[in-house]
Amino acid sequence: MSLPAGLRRSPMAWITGFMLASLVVLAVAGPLFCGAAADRPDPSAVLQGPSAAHPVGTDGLGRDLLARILTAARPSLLLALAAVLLGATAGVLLGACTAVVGRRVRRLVAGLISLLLAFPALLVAMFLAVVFGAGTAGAVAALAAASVPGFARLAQTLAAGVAGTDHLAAARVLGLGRLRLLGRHVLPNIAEPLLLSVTTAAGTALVALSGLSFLGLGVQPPGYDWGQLLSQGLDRIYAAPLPALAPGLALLYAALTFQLLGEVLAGSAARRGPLAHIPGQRSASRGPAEERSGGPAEEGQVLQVDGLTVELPTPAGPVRPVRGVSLSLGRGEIVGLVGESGSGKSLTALAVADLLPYGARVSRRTLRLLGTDLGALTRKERDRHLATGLSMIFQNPASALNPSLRIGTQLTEAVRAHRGASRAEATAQAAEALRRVGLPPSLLRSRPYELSGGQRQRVMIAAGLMVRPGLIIADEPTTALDVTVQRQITRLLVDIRRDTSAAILFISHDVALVAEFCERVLVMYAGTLVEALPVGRLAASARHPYTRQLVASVPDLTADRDRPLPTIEGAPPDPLALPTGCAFEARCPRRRDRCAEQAPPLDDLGTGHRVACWYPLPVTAAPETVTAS
Ligand SMILES: Nc1ncnc2c1ncn2[C@@H]1O[C@H](COP(=O)(O)OP(=O)(O)OP(=O)(O)O)[C@@H](O)[C@H]1O
Repeated sequence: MSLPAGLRRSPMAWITGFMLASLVVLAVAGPLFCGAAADRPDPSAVLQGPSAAHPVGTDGLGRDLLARILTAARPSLLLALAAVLLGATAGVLLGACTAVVGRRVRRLVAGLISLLLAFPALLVAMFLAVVFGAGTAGAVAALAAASVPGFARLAQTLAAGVAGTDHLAAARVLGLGRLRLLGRHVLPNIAEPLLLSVTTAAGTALVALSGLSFLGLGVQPPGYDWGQLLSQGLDRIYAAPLPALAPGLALLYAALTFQLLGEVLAGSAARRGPLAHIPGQRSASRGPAEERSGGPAEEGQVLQVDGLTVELPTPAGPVRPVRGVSLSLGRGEIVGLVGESGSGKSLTALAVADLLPYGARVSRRTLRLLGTDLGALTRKERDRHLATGLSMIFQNPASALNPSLRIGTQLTEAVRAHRGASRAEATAQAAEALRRVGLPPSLLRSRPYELSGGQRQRVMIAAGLMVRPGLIIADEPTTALDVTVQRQITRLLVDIRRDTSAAILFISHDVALVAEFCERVLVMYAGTLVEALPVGRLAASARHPYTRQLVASVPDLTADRDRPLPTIEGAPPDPLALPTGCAFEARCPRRRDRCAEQAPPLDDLGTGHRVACWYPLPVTAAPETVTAS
């Protein structure tokens, strides 16, 4: 393993490396070469000062103090490391688990950590050392326990950054258990800052442990460490300062080494950039409150949603960004869900996938996936059904993939968890999934940062295919990609639909893209569906004024560039103050009194066309085409 170039060029890194190596050599060789001299009493040389035979002097039994200081390096360092590792393990697990547990447990753990942090760590360590009883084991346990809250708070803060990422949400969609989420998706992404913190904490633990020995609470005779030697030397510091100074200097040297090591590693990490790119996108966690009910199952329907409403708490009061949405997708259908930003498209998808943020309240008359009423299932059954029946593809593949795991691991973990597939079977399946999305199997060994944006999105699609889902929800999957790659990805989705008969709900604000490859279009406005129509009718026969204006705002290659592109005047209504009538009324050129008084129902116009408008537009005579930018 070669050192990063930045480290090779840093004099501080070389000095720290030398100091660390000298400590390791001392801990290994000290007891081997000096152990015998350290324990050999010499009644003729009791309490001597420094001399050629004994450079640091001797103790009350005539034992050579230099030999004892060198021999004490091993227990001093090992005990400090043991204390810090024990404390860090317990603290990190406690803090990091908050990213994968439910809201109540998370609050409880956070409260507990805050409470424990209110007590100074050193006082806690001394108190516990007395409680556990003077001795090596008690001192190590006391120090470890006292360091738990500090590590827990650090891990909790770091894990909160991972909790909102798409890759954790994607892993939840795959139905991975909490332990697996913790081990694979949370801990690897917070490991680096934790490691730095453990390194510096080792220096502090060394000093604290020596302090306990100094006070007679740590290592007990005949055992000894630097703290105890310091304590013995202090008794005669005025007569002979070196026996007290020497173990003190050894302590200082070791503590400084750990501190410098932490600094050097932190500097190297800062030069490299963060290991984990944690963009903190949506907070997607299981557990919204919900009202359950189930409508009748319809033959051949992959997804049936009726009357879906999502309510979210905000500081200004609850908002309902999704209000009574009803939609269905049949086997092998590709349906586009369009609307301006904030119209509720993503929340509709997240409600279906059971990935709404905590505090969200969901109600619906029907929510069936592959014929199964999700409301009738237990939490565990529902997780499993969603994990194997539904795949989500998120907008930003860079954040939806775990940056610390190889592509192969990310592709295989869901099938290994759910289908009990062996590693070899899962790898073969992952290679096949990559081939299907047009990527070479050699990418299994790559990490996300080695791939282009388009390749990452293909990997996300391959990950979705691994569980052979009946429904794929793609939430703006091409928004972060350039136009050419967008087309490749949409073509790929069409091929997947052809090969697997999966239904695809394609969420986008790009009406032109949706018009190109979807069969039906659902138009959302201010949390409601305002129109649902076959894609062929979009250009000429959309009846809702909002849909017409959306279509008109699509740039056309043949459009006159001297004239400004039509835009939809005004802004969507404030979610906290929704009008009683039609939500589009304030922006609608065709509004009349009735529109402000009553919200229009979604009327069925026949042949798959529904519209929610009191005064729908007439069908225009000449069909136009919707052209992409
Ligand atoms: N956790 C939340 N708490 C409160 N309001 C929220 C929350 N998440 C989303 N919203 C609001 O709900 C509305 C719908 O959001 P949603 O993300 O579903 O819109 P969208 O149509 O998908 O928009 P975009 O195309 O920009 O993603 C928006 O007004 C948004 O601000």
